[in-house]
Amino acid sequence: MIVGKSSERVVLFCLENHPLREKLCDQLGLEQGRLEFRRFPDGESYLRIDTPVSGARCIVLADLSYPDTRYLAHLFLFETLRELGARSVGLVAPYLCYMRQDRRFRAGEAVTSGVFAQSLSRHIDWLITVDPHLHRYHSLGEIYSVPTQVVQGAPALASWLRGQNDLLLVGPDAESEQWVASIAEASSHPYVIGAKQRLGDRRVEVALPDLSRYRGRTAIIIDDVISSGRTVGECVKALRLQGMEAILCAAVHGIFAEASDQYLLAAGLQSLVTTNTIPHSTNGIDISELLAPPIRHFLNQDGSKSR
Ligand SMILES: O=P(O)(O)OC[C@H]1O[C@H](OP(=O)(O)OP(=O)(O)O)[C@H](O)[C@@H]1O
Repeated sequence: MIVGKSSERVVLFCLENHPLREKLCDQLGLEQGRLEFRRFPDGESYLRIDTPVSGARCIVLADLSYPDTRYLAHLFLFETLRELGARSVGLVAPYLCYMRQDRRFRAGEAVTSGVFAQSLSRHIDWLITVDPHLHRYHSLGEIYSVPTQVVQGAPALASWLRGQNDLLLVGPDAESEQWVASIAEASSHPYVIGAKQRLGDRRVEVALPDLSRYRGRTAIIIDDVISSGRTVGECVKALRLQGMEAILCAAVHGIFAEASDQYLLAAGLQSLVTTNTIPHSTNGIDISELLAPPIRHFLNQDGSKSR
């Protein structure tokens, strides 16, 4: 075993198949936990843990996209591991949900990011995630009360882009500039940043600067998350208006709500690649090697918090 003391078992559990499960177990020498998970006809969860966990450190690898259908089942998993004697329960949530409603934009709104973080913090010992949507928060520590580590997806995107020729990186909005710039620098491609206005859940407007000097290049839109696909879709429209013909997109988290990947391909996007934070057919960039060091960090800390 690569992590922890040799006598300690470290067991990784996953409620559903996840492309990172085997990779993380192989890279870190973790034991794969067995469990039975299904839904009763009324949608309630049935869960049975089939691997002894008494005294073991447990890691849960969770896909938390569409959280309203998945979160409760994960709470049952965290608490059952604990009841069965797990020494600690850490969470690897490559995509961290409920990060976008980070303030009360209109009087009376629920600040769901804070409520969700408080709830999750009560059930886990530590949290690792990839590029959480930190816009108005500066760090996860503002809302999470357990130790957290954030992995940047940018190096994985940059190495995927390195070696490709005549690209122009396109960030949809000012918030994307910091990391689009770092990917551009690491992969030696030029970049531009658009100005985005969000008008509703499925309504955004994106304006791009003059691109005439980049004509002939392949534009690649870079974003942290694709949900309704409207942000990327509006970028595609703005690029086409300026005569850009080859248009691709690379994103860290592909949620693709309401089959928006199909909408984007129909809108003129030629290809779409995402990292494997959320299982999807577009997963073409593996981030397991970026997740392994922070997992090792928590396991080597010998830091099971007694709750
Ligand atoms: O696929 P979509 O439905 O368009 O959603 C994805 C977009 O939404 C997010 O930003 P958002 O507009 O929420 O900006 P924010 O940082 O102000 O929350 C995110 O950074 C993407 O650009």
